[in-house]
Amino acid sequence: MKEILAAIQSQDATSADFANIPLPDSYRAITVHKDEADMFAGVASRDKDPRKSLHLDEVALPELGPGEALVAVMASSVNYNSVWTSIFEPVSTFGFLERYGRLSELTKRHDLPYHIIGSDLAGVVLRTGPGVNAWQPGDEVVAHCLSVELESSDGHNDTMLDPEQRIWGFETNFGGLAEIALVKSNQLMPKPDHLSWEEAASPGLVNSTAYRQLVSRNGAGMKQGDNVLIWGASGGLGSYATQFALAGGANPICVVSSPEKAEICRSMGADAVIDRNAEGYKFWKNENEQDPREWKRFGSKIRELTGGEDIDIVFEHPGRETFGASVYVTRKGGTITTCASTSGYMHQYDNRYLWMSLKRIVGSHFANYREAWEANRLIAKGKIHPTLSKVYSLEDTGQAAYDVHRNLHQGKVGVLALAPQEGLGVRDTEKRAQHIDAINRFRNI
Ligand SMILES: C/C=C/C(=O)SCCNC(=O)CCNC(=O)[C@H](O)C(C)(C)COP(=O)(O)OP(=O)(O)OC[C@H]1O[C@@H](n2cnc3c(N)ncnc32)[C@H](O)[C@@H]1OP(=O)(O)O
Ligand SMILES: NC(=O)C1=CN([C@@H]2O[C@H](COP(=O)(O)OP(=O)(O)OC[C@H]3O[C@@H](n4cnc5c(N)ncnc54)[C@H](OP(=O)(O)O)[C@@H]3O)[C@@H](O)[C@H]2O)C=CC1
Repeated sequence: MKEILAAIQSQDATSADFANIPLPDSYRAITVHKDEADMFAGVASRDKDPRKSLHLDEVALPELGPGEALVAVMASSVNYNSVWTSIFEPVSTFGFLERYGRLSELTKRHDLPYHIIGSDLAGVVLRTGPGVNAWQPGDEVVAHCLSVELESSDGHNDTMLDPEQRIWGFETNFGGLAEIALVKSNQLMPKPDHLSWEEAASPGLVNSTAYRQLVSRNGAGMKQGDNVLIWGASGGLGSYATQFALAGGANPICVVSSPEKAEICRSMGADAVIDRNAEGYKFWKNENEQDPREWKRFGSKIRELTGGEDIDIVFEHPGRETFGASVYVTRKGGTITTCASTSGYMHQYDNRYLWMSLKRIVGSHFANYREAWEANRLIAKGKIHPTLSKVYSLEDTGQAAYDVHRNLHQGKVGVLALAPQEGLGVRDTEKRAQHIDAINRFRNI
């Protein structure tokens, strides 16, 4: 591993040099263990502690198959899907690995008693499998997390519709929170050259998801002037949705839960910000019943901020807690686009407000190959920026996931894998200098 790191840091190692470095038999990786899947039985979701379930293990290097690549991971990031894996909710991810393992001889490799998690990476290609021509050992890359087989025509127009669509490092093994990762080569994209390893590793999953959900015609198809209600606007998804709204000439109405988070949204350029804590909204009267008067109070606040206009697009992900309010505050003909249900997946809303006002609910999930590529291109061009706030070592991934689970973080939380320190990997210092304030906006707050 030392030789790999030395070659990456030397910057003059050739593709042939990388191809000649012997690969180790094993490497360090963040895992959950199959025999611990019931460890939190009876514990409330909030109290399930990722620090107890996430392990740093020495794991065997997987065999490299056709169309695949082994990547030396310099940095990764924590996504909420790793929080779900670590608390074994809503289902244990070992069920996904078992199902994938039944697909073919090659996918059997994924069905192991441990799950190497993580759905983002920035690093360097070490080896490519048969049939890979576009990428070479030594290429500096990021990887998106869409894994598809593409054997069915269902996914040929939109790769997210492939019946064997999986999220790498969540529904497959050998993820990015590790020193080495196994990906399909078509997950690879060029690393934005003005960013450090940990900055480049942080947008991938959430940036691509926000792009499809908000901008793409497969999602809400946002246009100039749209009023976009963004829940968790300084969080992982929300910090990118806010940037897309601003860059696309829309009008973000940012919802956050503290004055510090409100300030971050303002510093990104958003004028309309709602602190849901300060306003004290209680959309639910009790466990079964919502309070439409609170939806109305929320809608009145939005009208106050927009000069009387209602919401064209709601960027939804909190789910049960907010969904009724989201449907209510959407204008006639507007769209509620949802990609998650952090607070609970059994939603309740008043359907009269949906059908009588011709609103639409659009389900969205990650991004297809092309959308992921376009989202990464916007990062590379310095039009959208990483929202990295804090960086942990691989050893401290449990704490990093705990922070995200308990909503103690801002933007994105990074993890160093092979990178010995922060700030390495920047290749275009001039472009970086142009965007340095935006790149650092979320740091250390
Ligand atoms: C990029 C980052 C993303 C995120 O962070 S997203 C947040 C994290 N992700 C999650 O929380 C999602 C976790 N996943 C799940 O909870 C489950 O994964 C799903 C609920 C999504 C799916 O449940 P399941 O049981 O795995 O799949 P089924 O499709 O319901 O299949 C079960 C059986 O039911 C059959 N079935 C499916 N649809 C129908 C139908 N319409 N009519 C009759 N049967 C149906 C199937 O075939 C199969 O059957 P057979 O067990 O025999 O194979
Ligand atoms: N389907 C897909 O492709 C994807 C789905 N996801 C899912 O989306 C969800 C959010 O992910 P991500 O943005 O990375 O997570 P983060 O935790 O980084 O951000 C979510 C933000 O939502 C806000 N929030 C949390 N709970 C509530 C609530 N009950 N009511 C209102 N606001 C709330 C918080 O902001 P504040 O406290 O400031 O209001 C929080 O910062 C997760 O469930 C994740 O699994 C994520 C990426 C892709």
